[in-house]
Amino acid sequence: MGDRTDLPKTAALAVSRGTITNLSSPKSPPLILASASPRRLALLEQIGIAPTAVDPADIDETALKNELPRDLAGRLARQKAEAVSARHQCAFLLSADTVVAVGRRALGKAETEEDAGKFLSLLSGRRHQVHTGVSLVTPAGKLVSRTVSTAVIFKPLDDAEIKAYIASNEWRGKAGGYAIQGLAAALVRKIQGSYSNVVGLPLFEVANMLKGNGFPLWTDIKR
Ligand SMILES: Cc1cn([C@H]2C[C@H](O)[C@@H](COP(=O)(O)OP(=O)(O)OP(=O)(O)O)O2)c(=O)[nH]c1=O
Repeated sequence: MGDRTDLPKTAALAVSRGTITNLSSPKSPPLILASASPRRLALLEQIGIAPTAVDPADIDETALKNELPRDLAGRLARQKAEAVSARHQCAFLLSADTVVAVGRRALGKAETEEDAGKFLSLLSGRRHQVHTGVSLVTPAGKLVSRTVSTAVIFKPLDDAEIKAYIASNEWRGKAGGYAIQGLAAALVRKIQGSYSNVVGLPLFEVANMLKGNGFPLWTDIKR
């Protein structure tokens, strides 16, 4: 947290207070964001949605034996939704989980310089997948989930590039040890699929899930 891959100051302040006003429309129903990720809050803000409250889930994110990375992202998003929805009634609730995968291997979040170095060496010059599971609970208690995958191709990285990126600290707490929304954009040769999905929330799909379940978007405001 606290690096320049985080979000605008207004939203960051809002998270620390725990409760923010819904800016999407005066008539919008309550929406809880079950995530501690400032990036997710900023992404929702980008499409005109400011959650009524931010209430992160605290769950064990360990993969099950033989669980594929894509399945892991879906399961964790669902578990986050289930854990937090028990505390909120009559509201929409959104949760997500982002997993970076090289083949069948999920890389997890980089917490140390050693993690970051290992992950970047693995990603160097290859194509990997970023899976984000998203779950939505409606005010009636219905749970809707989907998982979106984006392919990301890194340029081959030399030792100096890896060292310089580690010094930036932007990898801290990020799945796979990088943040595409920051300096790492200069290392990404190509992506196939949703960009926002890599940052932490596939906006097109999230908008469709919300709209399809009765949450009004900016496109629904009568002019
Ligand atoms: C690959 C990538 C990940 N990330 C971030 C998004 C997520 O915050 C994080 C993946 O961890 P998650 O477990 O998905 O999310 P989180 O722990 O930050 O928040 P919460 O569980 O409360 O929802 O990595 C980026 O910001 N940029 C990137 O390019």
